[in-house]
Amino acid sequence: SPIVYPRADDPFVFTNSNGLNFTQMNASLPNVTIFATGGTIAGSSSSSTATTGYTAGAVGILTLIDAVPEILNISNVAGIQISNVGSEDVTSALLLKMAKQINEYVCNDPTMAGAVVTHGTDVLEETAFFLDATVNCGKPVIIVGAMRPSTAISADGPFNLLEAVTVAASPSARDRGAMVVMNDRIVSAYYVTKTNANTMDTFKAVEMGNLGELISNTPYFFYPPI
Ligand SMILES: NC(=O)C[C@H](N)C(=O)O
Repeated sequence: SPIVYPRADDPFVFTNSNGLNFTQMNASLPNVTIFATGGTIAGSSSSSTATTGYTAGAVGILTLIDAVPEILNISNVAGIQISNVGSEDVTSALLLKMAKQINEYVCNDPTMAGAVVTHGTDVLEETAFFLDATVNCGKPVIIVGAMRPSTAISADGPFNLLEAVTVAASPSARDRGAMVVMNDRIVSAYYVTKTNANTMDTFKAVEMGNLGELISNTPYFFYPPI
């Protein structure tokens, strides 16, 4: 069964048939599950200007979700904490766990629209490629990270997470395989690569281009699904 972190002060309002807890269940919104693995998006530093030397994977899934209440206007979200590590510590066992749980809790659940995986960026493209190959349904699987830790000024994680959930909940994102959503760009997991170790504008499909982009948190795809 999934590891679902309970919150002591604010009880979940809905538990689905797989045991996933939701902080809201608005029947007119789609449902998305966020699988948190760690990385800089969950990173923490004692300095608000530090974008290196911080601790990756320090903040839990509920803190990430709580930082972006706008998510709940887009989707009902459940959170599963797969791990909380820097992506250099993502193992084959963790990859298999992600793929199995996405197949079980998202693909096999007709009430679930899509999946978001929060991940460190160093091996994000490898995990995205793996999930593209091993998740067996047309529902969007969105891999997202951040280049600045959650404690930094202008941390990119919260907006990236909002955009990732928005794409995961979007019918126009179906049947496109896994995708990386960061910095307003929607990039195919098959072609994406990290092009810069430090800047926020780093995930690109250099030869193939982006599948789409987000403007004011609305996804626009350049091409129909193949
Ligand atoms: N930006 C990041 O997430 C880098 C971090 N070292 C990681 O891959 O977990």
